[in-house]
Amino acid sequence: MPGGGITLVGATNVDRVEAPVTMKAYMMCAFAAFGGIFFGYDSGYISGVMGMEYFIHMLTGLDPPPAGATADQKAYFALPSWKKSLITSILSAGTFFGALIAGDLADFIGRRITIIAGCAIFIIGVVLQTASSGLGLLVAGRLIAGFGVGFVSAIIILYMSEIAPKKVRGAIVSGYQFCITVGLLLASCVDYGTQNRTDSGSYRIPIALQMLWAIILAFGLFFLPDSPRYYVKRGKLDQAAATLARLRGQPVGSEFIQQELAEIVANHEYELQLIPQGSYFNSWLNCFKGGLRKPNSNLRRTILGTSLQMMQQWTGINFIFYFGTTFFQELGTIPNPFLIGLITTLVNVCSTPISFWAIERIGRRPLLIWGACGMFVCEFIVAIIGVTDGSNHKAVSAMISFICIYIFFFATTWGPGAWVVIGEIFPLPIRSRGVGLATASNWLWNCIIAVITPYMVGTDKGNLGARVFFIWGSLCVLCFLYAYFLVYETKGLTLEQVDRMMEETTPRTSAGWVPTTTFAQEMGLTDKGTLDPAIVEDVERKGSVV
Ligand SMILES: OC[C@H]1O[C@](O)(CO)[C@@H](O)[C@@H]1O
Repeated sequence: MPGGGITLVGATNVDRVEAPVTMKAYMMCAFAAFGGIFFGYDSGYISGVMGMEYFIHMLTGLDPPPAGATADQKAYFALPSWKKSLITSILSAGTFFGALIAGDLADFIGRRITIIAGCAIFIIGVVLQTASSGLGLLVAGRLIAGFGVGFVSAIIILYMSEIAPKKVRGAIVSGYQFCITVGLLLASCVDYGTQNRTDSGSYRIPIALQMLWAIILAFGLFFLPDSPRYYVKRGKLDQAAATLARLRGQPVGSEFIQQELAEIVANHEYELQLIPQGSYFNSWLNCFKGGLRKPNSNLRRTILGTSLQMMQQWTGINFIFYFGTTFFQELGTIPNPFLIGLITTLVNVCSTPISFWAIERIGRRPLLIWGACGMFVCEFIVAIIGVTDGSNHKAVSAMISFICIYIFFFATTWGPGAWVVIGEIFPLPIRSRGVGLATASNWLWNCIIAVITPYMVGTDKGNLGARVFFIWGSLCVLCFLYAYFLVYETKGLTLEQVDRMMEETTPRTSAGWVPTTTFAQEMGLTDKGTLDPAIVEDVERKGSVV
């Protein structure tokens, strides 16, 4: 019988009642979002460090220009492009591979322990970077730290999507994006605070501080349960029941817990029937099976997840966060380009929480569709102003205003939306790898954009200047079409119902979909039942409930 050892259950009831979300349960699910700080801080601090005098001197042997130096002398005192590119992109290389293998580990040792392992690897990388006084150790440290960030960034999405109650899952996963934005802000503030130091503390302090985020996350996770879906995958139903009970703040024998668990088990069994796991290699191949014609095939979902994350980067957001300051410096009319950098980062932080509400009330699909529209309109306006009147002070102020509105649209829609959707669209047998692949795609495109945009935009290179916003705007038009034609509405459904919904609808009809039957019913299971009383008793005896 499906679920070995469990007597199934009202999985089954399409209208089963969800456990009420207690504050404690909410906090437990939301805590992991803290890991987003790694992502943001790591992406953010390095550009400031690469402009610091002590750091440039250390890696080039050049002496800082004297007071009153000419513009040429100042420009000469900088890291060569290849070093900048290597230092920046090596982290993404590590994160890319980290995210790819993290999924496997998460199925094997659990979601929680994989994140804790990611924190430990990250700390090793940070220690090496902090101790470095040359390029070799610094690059090695960033590669290792990146590997750890890859683990953390992929598995946190998986973990949060799997433990959160369906009603608040979107809001909780959006909390991860919020923490990314806070990380970016913290990085700017710390860089700002240490930039004028004339000793190695200027770069060592921002680098070493990151250990704090890893320690807090790893420490907190020690006290949290793993994902019940992980235990179901491993066939450990007693532990699945116990963790679900803790997460929902309900007794293990309650109907809430029994029914929710039964739904997870039934769905897992159903998915395994479709595509059995087989050997290790075969189980990886499962992510690409099912062909392109079947709307909910694993291949289609893998393409959807990876391309959604690619599109999130194609919106051009990191052009603003990585190169915004230099872009405004080159326009020449802004007295304090660093301040503009700070303003854009603040708009990002302050706008993202709106998505906590919007993603549950308005839904994922409309948010992505309208967010893309808002972004392309703003980007075309910025491009037009920049091309026609880019040297006029008022025009530049208008450009900055539209860039801030663009960031508002990103932060409330595509920023969190892409993470929420990738956590929801994969069936359990391939979920960890699917989320890992999608996260790796985000990092890959993050890296590609970081490497190529300076060549496209710079005055000595492609010289696109403000015209680059025509490119970002056009890519946002693609994002709009993509969301309209390919993204399903997953709001308010359990992860198991998402599976069913993708089988029965198309993206455009998905919003009105209501579950009428469940996998468990189809598998001939009754719609009323209970957990094996022996399991309930055992779990209660161990005292691991609530
Ligand atoms: O908030 C902006 C940040 O969000 C991300 O797109 C990740 O979701 C990062 O690549 C970017 O720096």
